[in-house]
Amino acid sequence: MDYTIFAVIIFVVALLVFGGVFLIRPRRPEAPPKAPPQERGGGTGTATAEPEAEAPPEEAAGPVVAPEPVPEAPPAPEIEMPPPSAGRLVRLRARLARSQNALGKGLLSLLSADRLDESTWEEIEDTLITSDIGVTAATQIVESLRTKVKVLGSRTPEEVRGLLRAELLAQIETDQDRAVRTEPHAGVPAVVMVVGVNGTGKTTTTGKLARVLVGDGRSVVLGAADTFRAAAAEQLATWGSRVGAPVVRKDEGADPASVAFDAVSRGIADGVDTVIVDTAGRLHTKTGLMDELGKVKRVIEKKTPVNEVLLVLDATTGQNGLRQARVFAEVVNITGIVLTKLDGTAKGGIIVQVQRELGVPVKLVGLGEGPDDLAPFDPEAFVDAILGDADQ
Ligand SMILES: Nc1nc2c(ncn2[C@@H]2O[C@H](COP(=O)(O)OP(=O)(O)OP(=O)(O)O)[C@@H](O)[C@H]2O)c(=O)[nH]1
Repeated sequence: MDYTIFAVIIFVVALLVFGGVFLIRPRRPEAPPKAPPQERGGGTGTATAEPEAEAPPEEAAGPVVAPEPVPEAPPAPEIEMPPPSAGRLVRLRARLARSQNALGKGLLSLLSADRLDESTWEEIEDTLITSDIGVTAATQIVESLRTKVKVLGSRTPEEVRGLLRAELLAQIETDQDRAVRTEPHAGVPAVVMVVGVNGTGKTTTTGKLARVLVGDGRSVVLGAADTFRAAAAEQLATWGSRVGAPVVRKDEGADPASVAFDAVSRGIADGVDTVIVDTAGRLHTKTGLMDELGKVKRVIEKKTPVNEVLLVLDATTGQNGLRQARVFAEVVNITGIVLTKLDGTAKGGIIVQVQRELGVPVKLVGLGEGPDDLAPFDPEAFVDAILGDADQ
């Protein structure tokens, strides 16, 4: 009898233990799915624009609770594939034609007059000067045209167009090396510094240039060394994320040189082709600017040479833009000019004047606010856009 009671007690205890383990054991919420990896680049560390999503901490075991609904991982940004750079200026010709055609048409109609008297030549010179080509270039063009017209005698519209085309091309200089040096060398990325006064389109140009390079099959890291304005880094982060280019940035007010250094280090570590560094362009004092840009360049050069220093100029600012260009040319060794907003001005002649002043070629032109409205500068396509087609 005692044994029976004892066996019943053991059975009841076993039943309680079994029920406790299998029925009351709490369920753990599932970990959220991992975000898909970035297609290209993809960054780590505090300095990049793509913070990694942290996994939520696991909850401690406790009483039975309904699992929390698992939050959806944000969709990875879609990586765009911009069009290649080749032939962009030809594709964007309509933009140039819209802004520059009046200049071309005006000159062609003046030159086609039956009699080219003194006042007509003066008018031709004035039209050229109004296009910001500069007095020296305008005078040279008129002198040369006068001689050629005299030799030619009567002129057909094709001849007039041919003469003017040749003069404009001679002033723009077709034999300049306009290639932007973005090729990696000895396994190290090329470094491009983008300088210029804020508002000229500097940050936009940095973003657009990244797209040009990605469109041409290159890999890029961007450095947001314009730490003066937080929005500039934000703007660049957006440009970078669209084409999968990591953006190295720091807080507003951080040392621009340290951002540039980190960007170049990141570019080397990732083995990318090109690092593009956007800089701040406050013209507070020439010495301040010189100190800042000089330091950025020196610090980058502890790692690798700077291959290209692009000065961004707003084509609509005329003489003021030229003054800015002179200051920048004095503080840093500019290797190429980017002329932005050429779509919004009839003053395309500025190309000639700025090249003369700085002795540096225009390498890229901005022709609109669209992401792919930056084109390698092609003198022939430019002059043809100004003059319109021969049969027009
Ligand atoms: N129409 C036209 N607008 C342009 C062009 N390039 C830039 N812009 C516009 O110019 C404005 C200024 O561009 P940003 O890139 O912000 O200028 P920024 O020099 O970097 O100035 P901060 O950002 O203040 O440093 C923006 O609205 C651009 O869209 C261009 O080629 N054509």
